[in-house]
Amino acid sequence: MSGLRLDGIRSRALGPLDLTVAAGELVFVSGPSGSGKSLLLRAVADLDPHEGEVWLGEEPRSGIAPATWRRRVGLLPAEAFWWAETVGEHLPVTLSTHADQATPTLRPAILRLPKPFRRPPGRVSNHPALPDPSTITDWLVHLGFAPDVLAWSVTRLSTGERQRLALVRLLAQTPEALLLDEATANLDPSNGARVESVVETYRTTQGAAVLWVSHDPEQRRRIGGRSLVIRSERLEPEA
Ligand SMILES: Nc1ncnc2c1ncn2[C@@H]1O[C@H](COP(=O)(O)OP(=O)(O)OP(=O)(O)O)[C@@H](O)[C@H]1O
Repeated sequence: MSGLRLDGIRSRALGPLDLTVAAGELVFVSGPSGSGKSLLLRAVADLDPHEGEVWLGEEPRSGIAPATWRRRVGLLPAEAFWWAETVGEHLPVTLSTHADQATPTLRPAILRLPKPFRRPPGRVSNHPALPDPSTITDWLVHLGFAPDVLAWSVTRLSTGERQRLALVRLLAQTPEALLLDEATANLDPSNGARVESVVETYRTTQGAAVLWVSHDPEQRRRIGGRSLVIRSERLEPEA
């Protein structure tokens, strides 16, 4: 995996900012409402106009196609967008029902790679292999979902369900770095803890660099890692 390095990032009302997040490192970002936390993540994800460069390991973002960059540097926005009708259409697994089983099951889930998940033949990349579908299954179960969640219409999802499923959808793309915008904002403590443990497992097993916007001082203390705050358009260590 690769670290993330921000070099002179200047966005609307923000910066210039320099920051290095090593591979496998977690850095929290906090700051008052409107201080620019989401702008920072969106600039790193290359979703907003800005100046400066971001490096993933030795690769500058300017040398990587935007869609590829956003797959490798995954943003979990505060409100994720869903484009297909069912949850399952957003994930590279399918629900399988066996004749001898009364209820549908996620095991064994069959890999059904939609276009964004396919790797072009012969492409040279150090992007890690797709996760085993059972990993996606494990994430879903760990985050409190029953096997039939893949058949759910996205219109029925509660805010917290959307947030948890958006995390699974993001991790299914095996990003090398994670940008998390208030990943547990809409969750009760128990589900918040589940999200924390999935993110921490992913970070430590995959060696992913994680930049996590969190308003929750308890969460920042509980998980640990470096903690920065945006003050006067700059990043400073949290006191
Ligand atoms: N497209 C835009 N046009 C104009 N101003 C914008 C735009 N996007 C963000 N801003 C402004 O930039 C500032 C920072 O916004 P940002 O969303 O990054 O805040 P934040 O720190 O994430 O706040 P919160 O904690 O409330 O989510 C805000 O004053 C916001 O109104």
